[in-house]
Amino acid sequence: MSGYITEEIPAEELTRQIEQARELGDSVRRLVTATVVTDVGEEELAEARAHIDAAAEILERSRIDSSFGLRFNSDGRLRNWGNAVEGIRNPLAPPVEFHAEADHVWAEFDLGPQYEGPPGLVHGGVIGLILDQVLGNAAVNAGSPGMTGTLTIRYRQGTALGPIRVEGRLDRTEGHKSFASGTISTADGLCAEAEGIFIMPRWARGLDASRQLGVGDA
Ligand SMILES: CCCCC/C=C\C/C=C\C/C=C\C/C=C\CCCC(=O)SCCNC(=O)CCNC(=O)[C@H](O)C(C)(C)COP(=O)(O)OP(=O)(O)OC[C@H]1O[C@@H](n2cnc3c(N)ncnc32)[C@H](O)[C@@H]1OP(=O)(O)O
Repeated sequence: MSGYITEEIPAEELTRQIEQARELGDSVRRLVTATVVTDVGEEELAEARAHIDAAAEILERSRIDSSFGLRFNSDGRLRNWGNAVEGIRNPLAPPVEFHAEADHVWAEFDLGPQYEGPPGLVHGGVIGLILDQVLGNAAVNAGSPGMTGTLTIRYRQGTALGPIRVEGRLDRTEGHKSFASGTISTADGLCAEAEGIFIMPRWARGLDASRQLGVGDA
């Protein structure tokens, strides 16, 4: 399967690259938020656009031919910088930094105005995006990773934009299937809960995926 790439980068260089990737992602995330909420006039909008287009031209001078993929270093560090939830270099990602405990994974982070659905509330699809990742990571953390086969979400109340907490755990496994569940909550309490079935695809069976995937890597 393409997109799973083993790539040797010396530890020190990798640390530097991680820092740069995060800085670039953070700058563009700031820009994305500013783009949604800016209230400047026409002239400033034109000025900003010229700078943004100039920056895009610099970045486009050299690019990889595909998406970023999942890159493994021989020191065990994993890079998923393009991931829509965790990718530090992906400005669409908050990015969520997951913490792995013995029996669950969790994260706390902010969702800004770019994730709005109903006014003031997080878009339901974004809730699904995040729950998919947290449940999938719970399965990875428990050593039973898989592709999402089924994801069921109950939206209990609107999720206010701002700080949220997500949690996920693996409940059980059955053959190639991992059953996981999780929640999203805010200061208002439980907002959404999900159950998911994650399936080790045929092409990956026999590979030691659990040793190659990690929760909380760069
Ligand atoms: C270096 C190697 C690494 C390998 C890693 C491999 C996988 C891990 C991948 C990612 C994990 C990483 C991070 C996790 C974090 C986030 C999670 C987000 C993940 C995603 O964002 S992922 C994108 C959305 N996702 C898809 O794009 C899936 C498209 N789809 C398929 O790729 C296939 O459709 C697949 C693989 C689902 C099944 O295909 P298949 O051929 O492998 O499975 P098969 O037919 O053998 O069924 C085996 C048993 O699962 C049952 N079953 C089948 N399909 C089911 C379903 N949909 N729901 C419930 N149960 C189902 C059967 O009924 C049977 O059950 P039983 O054993 O009891 O008979």
